[in-house]
Amino acid sequence: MRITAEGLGWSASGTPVVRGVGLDIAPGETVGLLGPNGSGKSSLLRCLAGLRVPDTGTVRYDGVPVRDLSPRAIARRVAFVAQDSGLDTDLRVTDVVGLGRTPFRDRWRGPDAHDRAVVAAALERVGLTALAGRPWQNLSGGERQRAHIARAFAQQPYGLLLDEPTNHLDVKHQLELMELLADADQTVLVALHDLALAARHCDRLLLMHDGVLVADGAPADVLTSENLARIFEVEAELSADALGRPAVTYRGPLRGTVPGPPSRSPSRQGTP
Ligand SMILES: Nc1ncnc2c1ncn2[C@@H]1O[C@H](COP(=O)(O)OP(=O)(O)OP(=O)(O)O)[C@@H](O)[C@H]1O
Repeated sequence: MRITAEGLGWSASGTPVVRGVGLDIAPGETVGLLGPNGSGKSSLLRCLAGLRVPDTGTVRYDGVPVRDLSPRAIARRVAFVAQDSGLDTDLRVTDVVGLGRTPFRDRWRGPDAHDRAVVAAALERVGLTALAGRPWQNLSGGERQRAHIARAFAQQPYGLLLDEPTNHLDVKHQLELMELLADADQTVLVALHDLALAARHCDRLLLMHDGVLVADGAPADVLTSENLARIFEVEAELSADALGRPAVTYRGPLRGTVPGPPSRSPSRQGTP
C-alpha cells in the first residue's frame, strides 16, 4: 500500500507541530523517521494513522483520502504501535494481541478459529508464544512492547506505523524486530532514535526538525555529519560499514550555537 501526504500540518494549542510535510512511501518500503526529541515524529505518525485530524493537507492510502475512511476501514489498512500505550488490563497476552482482530469482527462475535490462528502466528513472529497465556500485568516492558507489535501484525495491515518500537528492547530483540520490519510485506514507517539501526535496516530515511521534513533520501545521504551537527547538535563522524551502509561514531554533543537546519520551509522564530 502506498502512503502519501501532502501539505500536512497539525497544531497543538495553536502551536504548529507538523508543518507542511509531504511524503510518499512506496508499497513494501521500510522507511525510518528520525529527528530530535519534540521534532514532531509522533504527531506526524498519528496524522498518518488517522488518529489526528490534520489542520491542513491530506493523507492518502493508495490514493484514497484517509478523511473519507471510517476508523474501522483505517484499522483494516494500517496498524499503529504507540511509543508507550500505558495499557493496564487483566487480560492475558493472547487476548491483548487478539485486539488486533477487532476491525474484522462483528461486535458480538468472539474470536473464531481463523482469528486464533492469526494471533498465534503473530505471537510466534515476535517470539512470545511461550507467554501467550500469561497475565498482561506480569510482562516486562520489552515483552509488552513485542506483544504490541504482535497485536499490530494480528491486524494484518497493509501499512505499519511504529513509534520508537525498539525503546524497551534488548539488543537481540532490537535487531530481530528491525529484521522483521525490513522483511515484512507491509509498507513500514518507523520512528527511531537509534541512528545505527535506522542506517542498517531502512531503505530510506526521513529527517524531521521543528515539525518540518528537512531531509528525505538514502541513509548515506541523510546521515551526514552536517545533518547530525545541525539537527541533532552532536559531533559525529560517518564511515561506511562492511556492506557500505553509514556507520556513526559520536564525538560528543556540540556546544554553543550551531547553524540552522537546511529547512524546506521558513523556520519558526527562535529556532537554531
Ligand atoms: N497534544 C499536544 N498538546 C500540546 N503539545 C503537544 C501535543 N502533542 C505534541 N505536542 C508538542 O509537539 C512537539 C512535538 O511532539 P512529538 O511527540 O510529535 O515529538 P517527537 O519527535 O515524537 O518527540 P520524541 O522524540 O521526544 O518522542 C513537542 O513539543 C510536544 O510537546
